[in-house]
Amino acid sequence: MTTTLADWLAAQTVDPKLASVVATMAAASAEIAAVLRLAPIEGHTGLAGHTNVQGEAQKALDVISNDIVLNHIRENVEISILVSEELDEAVHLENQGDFMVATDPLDGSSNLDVNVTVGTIFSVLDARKGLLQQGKDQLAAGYAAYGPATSLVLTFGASVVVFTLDGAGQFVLTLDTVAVAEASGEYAINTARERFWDAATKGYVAENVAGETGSAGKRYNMRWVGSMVADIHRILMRGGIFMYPLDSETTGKGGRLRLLYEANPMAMIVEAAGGKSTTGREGILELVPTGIHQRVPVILGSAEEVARVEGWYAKG
Ligand SMILES: O=P(O)(O)OC[C@H]1O[C@](O)(COP(=O)(O)O)[C@@H](O)[C@@H]1O
Ligand SMILES: [Mg+2]
Ligand SMILES: [Mg+2]
Repeated sequence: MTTTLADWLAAQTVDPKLASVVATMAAASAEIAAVLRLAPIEGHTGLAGHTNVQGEAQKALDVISNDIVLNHIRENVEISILVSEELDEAVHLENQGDFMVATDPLDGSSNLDVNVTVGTIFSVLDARKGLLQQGKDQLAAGYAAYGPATSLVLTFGASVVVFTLDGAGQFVLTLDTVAVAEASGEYAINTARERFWDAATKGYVAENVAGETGSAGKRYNMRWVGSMVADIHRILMRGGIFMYPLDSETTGKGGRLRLLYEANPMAMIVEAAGGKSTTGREGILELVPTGIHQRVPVILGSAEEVARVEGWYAKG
């Protein structure tokens, strides 16, 4: 018997209003998946012609995905605030609802032109507590990965589940307990940035490269998709570690990835699945945000690997 997202949400012991916010983000993701599938035929490719608040060139599909999310959110009276990578300011909706959504509507958009997996990431918070909340206060988090199949990964904090989009546009439960492997021999980092790395990152990666001939004592493999969603999905399915640490080039900005709609939701998901997350020096979910587009260092995945990186940071 198949379990649809609607069936599953109805069976959860969570506030039905919160469940409806998650259902709204799932519906937006299904629509984005449909647009992405036909984008090269419909001509939705290339740049939108403007930059977002972070100075990044927006792709046409970044803007389209953001509009799809905004339209769905406007339809749900439970949501009163939207924070998006693609919007300079938080949007305060006319709705009086108790929930806020923070989203990266299209993650990994530089991969669009080469037909490689991209995604939508979202975090759900209590709107009454303000815009700048710690990740540990998230009420739910999820992402959609638009790959060979469209996967929807969700957590309310206790466990992580995976749905797959079927031909009729419905999400069907395909994995009801995700557990991040405690140990792994796979790591993900952009090694082209090596000359900017700090001593901890250099030390950890050098051990991995040395494999069974070095102090790690086992062989490692490296994978870097360049879409955080795709890299994290691989780690949820078969273990590993994802790193976008602070380096000498990103220090002034605080890091590369954004706290509210990339680091926090992914950290909540990875931790709910038994993994760990850190900046190297503190837990991501403990950080107190200072701005809605704040950037932070991100290290998360299999507990043993994250602990090894923390060990390197503790040395200096
Ligand atoms: O281009 P780099 O430095 O490898 O960075 C890749 C990272 O940047 C991102 O693409 C940032 O996300 P956006 O595409 O939403 O801006 C992540 O998905 C990915 O992990
Ligand atoms: Mg992103
Ligand atoms: Mg994005």
